[in-house]
Amino acid sequence: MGVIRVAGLRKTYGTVNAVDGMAFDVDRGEVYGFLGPNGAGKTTTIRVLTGQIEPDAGDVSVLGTDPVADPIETRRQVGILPEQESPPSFLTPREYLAFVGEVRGLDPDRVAERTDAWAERLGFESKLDTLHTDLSRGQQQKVMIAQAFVHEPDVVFIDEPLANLDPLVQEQVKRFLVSYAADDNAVFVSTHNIDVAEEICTRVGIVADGQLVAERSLADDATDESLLDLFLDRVEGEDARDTPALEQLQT
Ligand SMILES: Nc1ncnc2c1ncn2[C@@H]1O[C@H](COP(=O)(O)OP(=O)(O)OP(=O)(O)O)[C@@H](O)[C@H]1O
Repeated sequence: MGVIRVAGLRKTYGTVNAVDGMAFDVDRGEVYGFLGPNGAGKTTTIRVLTGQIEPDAGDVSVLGTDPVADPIETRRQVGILPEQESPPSFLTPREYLAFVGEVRGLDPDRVAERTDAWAERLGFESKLDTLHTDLSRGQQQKVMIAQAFVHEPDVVFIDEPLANLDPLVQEQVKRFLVSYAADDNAVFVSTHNIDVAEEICTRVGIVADGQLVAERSLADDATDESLLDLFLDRVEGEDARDTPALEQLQT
């Protein structure tokens, strides 16, 4: 049974159908990629699944909890790395991760251990006691990655995981995400980057106009059709190669 389940999900903002009949399931052991152009409805779907907004219709469940009925329990159970979010400017990474651990009900000594382990893994040990406001964008992104995993959640939602990271750290984070999912967890990644999706995902859902328009398992080489070709076929039609949506996917 899927640890993330979505059926008939709809969400409108005024006259905009941001999510319009979205449906998919994600199992343990998967890095599931949510791939689509700007405005396709990816962030809105994640916000519903993480108990941040209420949908207009649909059934959703995360680790057996309904995020609409019980958003607090959902947020306690999952890890979230929102798009373009920064850690609080007035705290240091050590203070922030201690705070996150406390909110998640973790033992402070355990959080301190994990903080050191994450700082070492991502290379911000020397910045643990520096205010976030004095960190670079990439260093802040590393702290945001650490906060999503500090309570070792079974399901993690990540919007553009590699934003602002240097190539070396990108490789480390990609490898970590793959190994984290393989450890019987589920990693849900929203991205524009088709190469990253192809590299780390076990399965990819292509999103357009608020719907899942195609799904592809990448765990085996069952097909020769590339993800890019699938995207072009399902989302953009035959004249797609010059479209803005394709440019977004390639950036
Ligand atoms: N709070 C809001 N109020 C009004 N419209 C919104 C709001 N949030 C999103 N939308 C609209 O809903 C649609 C889907 O947006 P969403 O952010 O879910 O897309 P996305 O796939 O995450 O895009 P991107 O890749 O650019 O982050 C867009 O047309 C967007 O303008």
